[in-house]
Amino acid sequence: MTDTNAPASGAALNENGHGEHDDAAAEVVMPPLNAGIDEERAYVGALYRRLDQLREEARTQLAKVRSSGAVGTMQNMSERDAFATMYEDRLAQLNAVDDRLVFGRLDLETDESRYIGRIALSTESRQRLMLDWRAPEAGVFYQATAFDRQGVRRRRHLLLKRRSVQGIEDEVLDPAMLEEGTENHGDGALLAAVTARRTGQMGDIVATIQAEQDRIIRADRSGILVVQGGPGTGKTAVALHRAAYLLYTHRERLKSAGVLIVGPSSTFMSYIERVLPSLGETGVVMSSLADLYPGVRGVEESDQALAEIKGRLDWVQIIADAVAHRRRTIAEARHIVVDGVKVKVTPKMINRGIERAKATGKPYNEARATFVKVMVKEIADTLEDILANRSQGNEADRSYLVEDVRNAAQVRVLLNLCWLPRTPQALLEDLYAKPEYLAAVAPQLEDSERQLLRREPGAAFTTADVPLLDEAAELLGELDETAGREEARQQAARQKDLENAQKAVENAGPQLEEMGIEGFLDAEAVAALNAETGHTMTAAERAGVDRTWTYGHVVVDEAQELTPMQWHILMRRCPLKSFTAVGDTAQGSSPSATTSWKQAFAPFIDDRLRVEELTVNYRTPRNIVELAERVAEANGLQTTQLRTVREGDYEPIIETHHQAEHLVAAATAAVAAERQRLAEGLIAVIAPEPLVGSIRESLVEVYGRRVGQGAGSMTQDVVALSAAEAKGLEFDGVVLIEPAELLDEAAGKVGSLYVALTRSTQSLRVLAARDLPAGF
Ligand SMILES: Nc1ncnc2c1ncn2[C@@H]1O[C@H](COP(=O)(O)OP(=O)(O)OP(=O)(O)O)[C@@H](O)[C@H]1O
Repeated sequence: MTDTNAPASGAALNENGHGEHDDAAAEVVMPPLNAGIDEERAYVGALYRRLDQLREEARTQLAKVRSSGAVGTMQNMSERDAFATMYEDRLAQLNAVDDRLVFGRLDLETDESRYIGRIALSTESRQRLMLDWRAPEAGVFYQATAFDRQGVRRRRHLLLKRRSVQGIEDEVLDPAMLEEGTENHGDGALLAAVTARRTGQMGDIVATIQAEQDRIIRADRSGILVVQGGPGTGKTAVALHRAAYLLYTHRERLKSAGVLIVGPSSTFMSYIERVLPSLGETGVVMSSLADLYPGVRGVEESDQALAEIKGRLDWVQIIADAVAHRRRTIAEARHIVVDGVKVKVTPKMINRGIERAKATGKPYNEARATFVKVMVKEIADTLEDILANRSQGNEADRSYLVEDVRNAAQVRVLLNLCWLPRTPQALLEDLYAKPEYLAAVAPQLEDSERQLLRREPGAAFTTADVPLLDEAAELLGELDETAGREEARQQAARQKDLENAQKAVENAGPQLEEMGIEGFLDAEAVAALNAETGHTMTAAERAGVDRTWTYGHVVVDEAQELTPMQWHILMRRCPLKSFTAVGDTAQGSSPSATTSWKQAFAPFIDDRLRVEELTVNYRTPRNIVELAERVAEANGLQTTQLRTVREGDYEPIIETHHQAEHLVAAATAAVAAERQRLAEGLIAVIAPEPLVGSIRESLVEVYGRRVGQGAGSMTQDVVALSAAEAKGLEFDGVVLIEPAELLDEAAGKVGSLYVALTRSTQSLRVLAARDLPAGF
């Protein structure tokens, strides 16, 4: 990369905008109102110098802390670790904001000028160099208009490529300035941003946030805020920028409690994972719905009817009854043998034990410890009486007696019969595998529904099982009060390390291969290396592996898809009920998708719901949006008509009369045609579920490793996916296969087809063998 930054205030800058560090302490002169690009470059150079200096300082501090040695008291060591983590975080933040550090300048009626960037910067002598975009004084950068100037004379966009200023663009709000002729016109920062080629990973929109979006981003933290908006209106972008805003504004509270971001799938999570780091925020927990229960990764529920049944709030009662059902007394007295002596245990004794344990109010497994203690004591008392009678006054050693009772096989069998220790997994497997157990605790379900739930133990848990496991875990508690949670935490942390390492290895793979190095890295080795460095877990990392963690704020994307049970467990993760839920009631594609936000939240809150709407589609050009809306409406779906920011350079192409058996080959040919039409960019084939695999194989034959596979594959050139997988994502070009089939897959609900039709930022090609659905 080259940089054309000129020196600032006489300070020497090298090619990359780096300068001598002591210069950064000097007073920096702010460019005048009529500054041109060279003066702006000089100022931007000074900003980067300051950033470099801060980075150097953080690095030095970190090295100092690390070299202070691993000796000292436990407290010293944990303080040292805490400092090290703090400097690591700071360094990570300063590194993350390097790309396009600054993007705006405001010139105010007060003659003051403010630079707006990713973080706040000041000189050592506290001269303010740049405002954080989230600071209250930066708000007018996004809010001011010609009609409502809010004290702004001019808004200037600085267009950077990495560190280099490529251009400047002015929006003059003060008519007097227009007369002075101080304008720099261009294509418009927004238009440039929305037209840019997609990288397969979502980028931030911090330089071009629009006023209607900004109001939502900066809205109050309390209560549940729903952002309703059609496809491409920036809901995901707004949700993520809001998380960054809240972390900045409520730093203390949210840094320790953390923010949780939940999305529909792991592909989607990798699509959005870079946005917050690019805004300098690393301390959030991101999780797909399948991963919300630590230690289990839910597989997709293949039957949507089953997902709907498992999503009902009835399960709160069913699981509670299922847990209670595992606790039972005996019908009549039993004789058990301890040390060769027969002891009579009555139902009354068992009932007393159960009641005493229940009175502790502890979860099932933890209360069981009390039950066992009470029962062992009662049985030991009885045994003691028998022995005392037999030996006529010679007392047995009480402590030996208690141990003997505790270890007696028949005692264990009896106590387990009455109160069996259970894991959430075992409880749920039992419910699915034992029809009489399910029938006893789930009379709310129809016979046919219970039949559908039937499955053998050992099958993989699905995403729809995740809330049920969570509910069971809440009621059952830990098997072993202390060890269980820590062990699960460590196992989940190891798993996370391994996944991160796997991703790093995958990302590095193609580059290493190009360099002729292959097979050098394996994920296990990288994960082990990470573990050895003894990195202290941040609050966010700890939160991510602890099911019982409660967050300060929760952001939910594609919120229309969540089942009542999924909301139920998310509410538990944020007792303050501070939520941002973004979604579109028209894009629901599962049977449990909501069509009314009020209804979706009614079981959890009274009337504290705020709904904000977004109305401009920034993704899809007008010609494609019109087609999508026509198809949606012709199939009975009410959509709000969206405004678009672009007309579209490519007309949608619709190819009918393909032969069903040739659709795979036709899809591959269509990708070639689209690649030619667009010259560059990411092309997605969105196809009915059964065709995705063979289309992918056929594409691999032609494009090899350039075809993406699964989560994290979006940075490739070509991907093949189902409509469900495409949710929330976007591509430069979309090849849509057999729309009638997509309609059938969703039992006639047009939501999925509508989603698929609105994924493109440039071009759309539709291939069909069957008749096209209405509206095409
Ligand atoms: N203010 C903006 N400036 C630049 N780009 C924007 C802006 N707002 C949104 N975009 C871009 O528009 C595209 C769509 O945004 P996003 O994915 O957040 O929309 P969405 O409402 O979540 O869509 P969907 O519901 O269809 O998944 C993204 O590429 C995003 O970066």
